[in-house]
Amino acid sequence: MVVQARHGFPGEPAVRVASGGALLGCDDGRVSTTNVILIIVAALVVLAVLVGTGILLARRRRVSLAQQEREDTSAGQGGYRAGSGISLSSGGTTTAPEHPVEERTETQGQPGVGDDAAVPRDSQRRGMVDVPLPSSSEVDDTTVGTDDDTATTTGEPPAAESATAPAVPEQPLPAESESVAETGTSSQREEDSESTASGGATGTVPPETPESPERPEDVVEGTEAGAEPGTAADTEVEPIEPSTGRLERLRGRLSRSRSMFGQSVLGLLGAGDLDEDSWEEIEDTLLMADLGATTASEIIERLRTEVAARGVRTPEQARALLREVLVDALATTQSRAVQALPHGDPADGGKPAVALVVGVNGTGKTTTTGKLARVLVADGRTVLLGAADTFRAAAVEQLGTWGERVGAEVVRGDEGADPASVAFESVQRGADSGVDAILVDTAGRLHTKTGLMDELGKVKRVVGKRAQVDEVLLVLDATTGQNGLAQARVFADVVDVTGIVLTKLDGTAKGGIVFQVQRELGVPVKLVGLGEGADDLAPFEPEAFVDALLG
Ligand SMILES: Nc1nc2c(ncn2[C@@H]2O[C@H](COP(=O)(O)OP(=O)(O)OP(=O)(O)O)[C@@H](O)[C@H]2O)c(=O)[nH]1
Repeated sequence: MVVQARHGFPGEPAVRVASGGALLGCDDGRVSTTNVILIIVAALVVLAVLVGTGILLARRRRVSLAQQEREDTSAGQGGYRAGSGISLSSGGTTTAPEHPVEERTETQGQPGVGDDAAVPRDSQRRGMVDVPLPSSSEVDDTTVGTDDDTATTTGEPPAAESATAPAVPEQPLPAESESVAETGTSSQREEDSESTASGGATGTVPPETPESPERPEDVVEGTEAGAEPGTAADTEVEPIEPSTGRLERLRGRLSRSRSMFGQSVLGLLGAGDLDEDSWEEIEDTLLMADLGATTASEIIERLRTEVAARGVRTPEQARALLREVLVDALATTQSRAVQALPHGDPADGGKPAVALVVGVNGTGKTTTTGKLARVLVADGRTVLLGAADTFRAAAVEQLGTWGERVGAEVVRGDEGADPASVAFESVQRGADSGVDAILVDTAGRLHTKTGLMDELGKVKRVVGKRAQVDEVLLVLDATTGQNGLAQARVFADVVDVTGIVLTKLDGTAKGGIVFQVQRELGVPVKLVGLGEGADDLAPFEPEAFVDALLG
């Protein structure tokens, strides 16, 4: 049936309404325009209700955070804060941590990124050329170098027999292998220097040092027979900031990493609706900060679960949760104390602590060795520095300057001398003079060069003949990101790294590497370098670190 509304209002057109028989609106069987409008309005209201219900249902699967102004909750926020000083301990009988192999993405000890993806098959293994080691009843000379497959091929005599021999083995190497050994050494070294991102080019002399002495008086010729140990007793030792509390002034050094975490991640997390896109964006930000895929996805997973479970609603709650999750991700059961305290009283027969400082070129090994010496001296300890970086003469001078500044004796060898020999002599000298700690700085070496890594393994083995190596600190440059992880894997395999020093965190937004290194290697980050200043070395404390990241 068709109903016609002919006259709603004067001049209005008639409206035809299809109906099942009932008349709408008017008694005369016509529908007025007013009624039509009312019907349309009613339909719109119903539609709006339906849309609203749909949106509510969709939101049930999201977490909504009210956007509020974040309060500036503490005066100290925004910088790295560490309440305590750098903690030190005796070595004891610690063993290198087990590598959590099952968590590693790569288990062959080789890097897996970029040009460093593998050691070329045709890369030459560098032969070792030893200088004679000082004879010592505690050293089993026949084993020095003989467990090194390359050393045996050089035909070098046992160290005991060669104590008075010239630095280069008398028995000539076959022409081919000799040239291989030589060119292999220099080309590897040159390549190392060139291919390291932040290498020696960044500077070789500690800042605040007017000039490096030509030859510091307190430097000892470690490999020269009859050399007298130098003393720095008459050198004026400059004041050293005590490690306790000095970290307060390092606040703000992590500003670049903070902008990544504090602004990007927290900004997203506290901004309101967290849909799939938001979570993806947070994960991308974590990846950009170098947390690594596995760690980043684990953190996202936990955040999602906890956000829902705890009913996180405000940015403050979101911040607290993020802090907790990040701190947990940095947790380790291992001690972060630097094992640089002596075993007993050295003046009463105790033995000095021995620490090796290793890493690729330019990461900050010499600087870290010097900074650590300052921490020890400030703690009232006596220190001897071993300049086993016999490749870079400037490094020896640099360490000599550090030693001079803290009144520490420095043992050095001639340029090109066997670093293992210098390291051994350092330990010998330190034990004889009864110092508390011996810090041995080694030459920078690319982890991809097997010959150089063999050499480092030998340094540790040779030192181990004379004393227990309490600490092997791997210095990683935080600005190198993922490559630092590749380095860490190889170094950990070769010398059983016991602690990580992450330097140059002041110049990068990629502080997330710290999460990965610990997770993949099971080696704790013990110290962080936050600047070029002599006292810009801080203990790594997860809570303070995360607080600084979150701002
Ligand atoms: N900004 C900043 N610079 C640092 C830090 N640690 C070291 N450096 C600088 O990094 C540069 C290289 O430091 P070195 O200590 O010479 O590095 P190295 O590892 O001993 O170098 P090689 O002996 O050539 O392998 C120097 O200019 C240092 O001042 C740090 O924590 N922050």
